[in-house]
Amino acid sequence: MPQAKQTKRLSQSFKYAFQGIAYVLASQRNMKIHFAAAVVILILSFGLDVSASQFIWVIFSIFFVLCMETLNTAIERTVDLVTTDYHPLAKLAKDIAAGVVLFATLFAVVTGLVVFTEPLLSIAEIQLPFPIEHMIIVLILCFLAAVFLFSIGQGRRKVRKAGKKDG
Ligand SMILES: Nc1ncnc2c1ncn2[C@@H]1O[C@H](COP(=O)(O)OP(=O)(O)OP(=O)(O)O)[C@@H](O)[C@H]1O
Repeated sequence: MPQAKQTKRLSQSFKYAFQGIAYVLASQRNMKIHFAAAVVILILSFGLDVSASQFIWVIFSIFFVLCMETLNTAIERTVDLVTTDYHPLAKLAKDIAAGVVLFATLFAVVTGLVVFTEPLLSIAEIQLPFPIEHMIIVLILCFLAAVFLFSIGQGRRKVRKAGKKDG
């Protein structure tokens, strides 16, 4: 393939990717929040004593959340292509896609806590009476427990509904 044609194809695919990202940013409130949070976190990283490896994790979590939100929107639009009417499977697909973003966001929050808590507290001359890792373990356990209890609640609701239908 001629070089000029190859370069044009490459620039076209960048253009389409930018169009996709611009659509997500323009249409999704959550993406705007993720963008704003990313800017604040990057500025914060500038002013605080953050090591190179910690910084890589911060960058990773920023892009992880942005990727998942973009993927979530692609799934939402694909579901809309299949049906815009109410359908339990459409609901399930969109809810699960939203769950992916929630997982990614939790990861980013945990990363932020690990990296920024100590430098921020040391500026304020505050010392935690417990290691930050303990707080994070409790936070993740609470999240897992909440998901577990919610899924039990959902299961019970389904059984009750099925019982009503049968009786
Ligand atoms: N076609 C559908 N059938 C059943 N439930 C749906 C459908 N579309 C959306 N929902 C429910 O509404 C929730 C919110 O959907 P949401 O508004 O985020 O999707 P959307 O309207 O397609 O996306 P956007 O935020 O871009 O407007 C979904 O998680 C799902 O529970």
